[in-house]
Amino acid sequence: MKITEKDVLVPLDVPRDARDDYIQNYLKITQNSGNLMLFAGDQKIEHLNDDFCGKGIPADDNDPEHLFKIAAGSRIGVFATQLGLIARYGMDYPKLPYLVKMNSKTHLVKTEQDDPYSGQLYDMEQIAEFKENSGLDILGIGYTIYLGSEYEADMLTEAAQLIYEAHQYGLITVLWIYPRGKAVADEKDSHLIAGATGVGACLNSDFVKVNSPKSKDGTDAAVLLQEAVKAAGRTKVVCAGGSSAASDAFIKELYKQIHTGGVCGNATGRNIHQKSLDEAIRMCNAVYAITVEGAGIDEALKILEGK
Ligand SMILES: O=P(O)(O)OC[C@H]1O[C@](O)(COP(=O)(O)O)[C@@H](O)[C@@H]1O
Repeated sequence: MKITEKDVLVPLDVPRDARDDYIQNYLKITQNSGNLMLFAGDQKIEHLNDDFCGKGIPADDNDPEHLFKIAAGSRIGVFATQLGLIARYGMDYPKLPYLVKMNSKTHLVKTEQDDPYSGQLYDMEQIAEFKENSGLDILGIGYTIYLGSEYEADMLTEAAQLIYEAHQYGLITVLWIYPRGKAVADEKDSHLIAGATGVGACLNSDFVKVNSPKSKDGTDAAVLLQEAVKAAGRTKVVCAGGSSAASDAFIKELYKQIHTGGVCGNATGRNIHQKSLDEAIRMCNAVYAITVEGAGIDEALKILEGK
């Protein structure tokens, strides 16, 4: 699973003088594999403290630095979080590969009360400035779109503009696309998720992250994912992790998403950080082995067990 410079497809909105940066960022974020292992650390806004403190969650997780310690102790493609956390901890974690999450919202306003809108926190110039001033290895940006929300048009525009601008700097883009809002009957419908990945392609994102669809009429979710991968064309699809599951079941599902579904990676949060540091690092490394190194299930389970 090795790719080299000549395998990287550079989109045509990347200016000539940023092509090399784009290629290097792409190779780095995929660790020369073409596949993406994204460690999602944006949930302190997305889910407030519900994901970080409570039954079954180790006390360590309540400290934002837990996320950085995991990222620094494991093998990952990129660590995604908001600029604020990167600015506060980056000086102690200068070697991490970062992706800046450009918008975020909390889960306080429920869909029954209002359709979701996640507003942009920074503009691209500020990210470029931050990259320059901090000297950190910022490889890309991410943005969430709630497809079907009454605020969809605003998010589509913000995402389109950000992708165009990020590409001017040779940065890699990841769109989180979730169909959500009153108009959406079933956000995990496989056909709708394929619609979402197609939107990611039309917005020229390098990667689009979607929830895995739910299985339907006896067809496995991983098989249903194939429609979404095909619909995304040259935009690569990665799957969200979801709420914490048994570690071995999570690893087996991830393997199926990649090998049956055809996705090129994952963006995992809770299944990694809702663990003690040691366990979280083993989980990260197992996820990395499957995603980036082409490991089989047995090999990944051994890593998970610390063997
Ligand atoms: O693996 P996880 O914990 O689902 O995290 C993946 C992503 O999903 C999110 O939790 C958002 O998902 P939801 O809005 O469905 O809760 C993001 O915050 C995160 O980046």
